[in-house]
Amino acid sequence: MALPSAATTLRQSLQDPKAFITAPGVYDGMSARLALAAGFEALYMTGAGTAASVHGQADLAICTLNDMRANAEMLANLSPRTPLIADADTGYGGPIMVARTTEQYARSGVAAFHIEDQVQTKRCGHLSGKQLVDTATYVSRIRAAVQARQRIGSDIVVIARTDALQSLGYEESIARLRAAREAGADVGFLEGISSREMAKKVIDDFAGWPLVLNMVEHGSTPSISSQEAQELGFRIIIFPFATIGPALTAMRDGLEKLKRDGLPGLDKELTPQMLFRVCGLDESLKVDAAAGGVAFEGGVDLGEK
Ligand SMILES: C[C@](O)(C(=O)O)[C@H](CC(=O)O)C(=O)O
Repeated sequence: MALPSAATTLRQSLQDPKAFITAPGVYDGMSARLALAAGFEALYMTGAGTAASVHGQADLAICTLNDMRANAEMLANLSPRTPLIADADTGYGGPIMVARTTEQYARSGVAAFHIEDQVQTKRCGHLSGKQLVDTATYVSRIRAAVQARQRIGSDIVVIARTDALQSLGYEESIARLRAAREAGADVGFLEGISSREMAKKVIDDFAGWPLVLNMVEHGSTPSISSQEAQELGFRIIIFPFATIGPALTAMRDGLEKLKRDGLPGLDKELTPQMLFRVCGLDESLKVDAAAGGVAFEGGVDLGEK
């Protein structure tokens, strides 16, 4: 019997009120490999991290559907049974494009994705000056996603995000999320929750509807741990900068050291083999041997120097 897809697994766990999903942000293959090795049972593809790592650009609507789909497909398929929750920004156009986004994400193995109510020229939710589309346009995005997933018979989970808090306030944001829920969204996402009181209130206001907490440290939201988010009643927590944050500072420090000393001076454990083992070296060698390949019979480890 075929195993359930990651989307089906995620959808089922959302039906169990005791299940809680912690998804560290990943942005490239190595960060995803490390998150899987650390034992996380779900991953989050950060759009900000994708823009930064794929294009060296800020989170300003620079990534296209093709950029995002390609990254999501690679990430989702490193461990196809592990749900990948992926950023889908505004859905990349009107209802027709949102439907294409939904279909392409579903066929790429993505388990869940979020669509928001910013204008196409969006920005990171933790920057000021965000502009919004009206509620009818937002709801048509959500409806397009829900109808597309139903048309192709996919369990992909549709997460409705609103960025309305910053300019329109709490009540209007809640009204937008209610409208998205009525349009069939599976999960709600109030971007930029600005206090613990607000976190508690949104849980009360949507009792029974799963909500995601976006934990961007040093952004608009106070630091709330995974345990605390679960106690508050959230069902999913994402940490968009969990890997790109440490990567940035470690790379910067390493480069400063190289510039200063003329040698990277890496930790002893950091051999080429170690790097490749993080990225599936041993599994690849098994695939080769199982098919009768002989190229790697002797392994790839160098002798003692
Ligand atoms: C969640 C988010 O969409 C992301 O791209 O990871 C960003 C995170 C960030 O840039 O702070 C967002 O919150 O808009």
